[in-house]
Amino acid sequence: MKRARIIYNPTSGREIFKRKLPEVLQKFEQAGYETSCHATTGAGDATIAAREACKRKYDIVVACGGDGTLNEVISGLAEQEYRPKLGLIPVGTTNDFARAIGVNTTIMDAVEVIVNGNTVPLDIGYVNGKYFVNILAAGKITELTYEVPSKLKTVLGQLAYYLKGFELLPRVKPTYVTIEYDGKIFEGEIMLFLLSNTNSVGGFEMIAPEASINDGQFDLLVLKKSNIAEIIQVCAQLLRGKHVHNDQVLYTRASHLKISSNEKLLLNIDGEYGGDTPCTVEMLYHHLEIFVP
Ligand SMILES: Nc1ncnc2c1ncn2[C@@H]1O[C@H](COP(=O)(O)OP(=O)(O)OP(=O)(O)O)[C@@H](O)[C@H]1O
Repeated sequence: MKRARIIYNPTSGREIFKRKLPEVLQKFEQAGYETSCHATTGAGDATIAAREACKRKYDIVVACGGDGTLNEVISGLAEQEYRPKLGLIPVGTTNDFARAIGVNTTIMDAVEVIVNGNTVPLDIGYVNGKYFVNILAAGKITELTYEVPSKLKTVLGQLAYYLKGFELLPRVKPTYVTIEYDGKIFEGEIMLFLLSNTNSVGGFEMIAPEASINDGQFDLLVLKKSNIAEIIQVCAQLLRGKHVHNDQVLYTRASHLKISSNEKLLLNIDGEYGGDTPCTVEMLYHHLEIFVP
């Protein structure tokens, strides 16, 4: 019998998963999976649980939570020689990655995708000893996301990020960076850089319109030094993917990068703080296998 391990964060999003758990288990059992669960207890626990699931040779590991939980799970899988297939049940606040692969659905629809059994390869990023599946970003604008308190996120969801962003925008200052990417170089003052493995970032689906989870490349987006009016113009263009033609924006693709800055920038790895610049980024091509519709 096939075996599935569900790793879920009981505090994710609006805390709705626990009530659905019996139904989820039943669905997996009906599909022929002997299924067990692990409820995470705090930061890093999903990584330990995923590593353990590799050692215990589960056929599939299901990450159930937001982008933070997914990141912890892939971090646990990534370094193991035997890596179970990865399923995703999105119950977080933003669920960017789930949206990118088309499983930003109800819990039961996400389970349906997994039991249907269709998988594709998944590239992941490796930066300064950490893994990412969706984005690596830095720049004073991205640092705003750390200021959204968890309580506010639970009550307001995604809206909390935007409200906080607008409140803090006038404080954002540019930073001088050097970005080496696949033998080329960019130097200059920037508001943010963003390396994306998917086309879904912060709830926007057109930020990196050409990104794909298994093409062996990240989409690199740099917002050069800009005033508030220019930032607002780029944001407006973001909704339609038109920002990639804006002179304030560098948009290209790369798989190996080195980024340094004249002052320390906080790295945002899949939506959470993950160390500081400088950083070296590598692409791990087709490293995992993920269930998709
Ligand atoms: N039992 C727990 N109590 C508190 N925090 C936890 C617990 N288990 C895991 N965590 C932490 O919560 C972090 C965020 O969780 P997660 O990403 O699942 O949900 P979210 O914050 O609601 O969604 P999103 O990341 O999409 O905004 C995880 O990275 C993890 O470190």
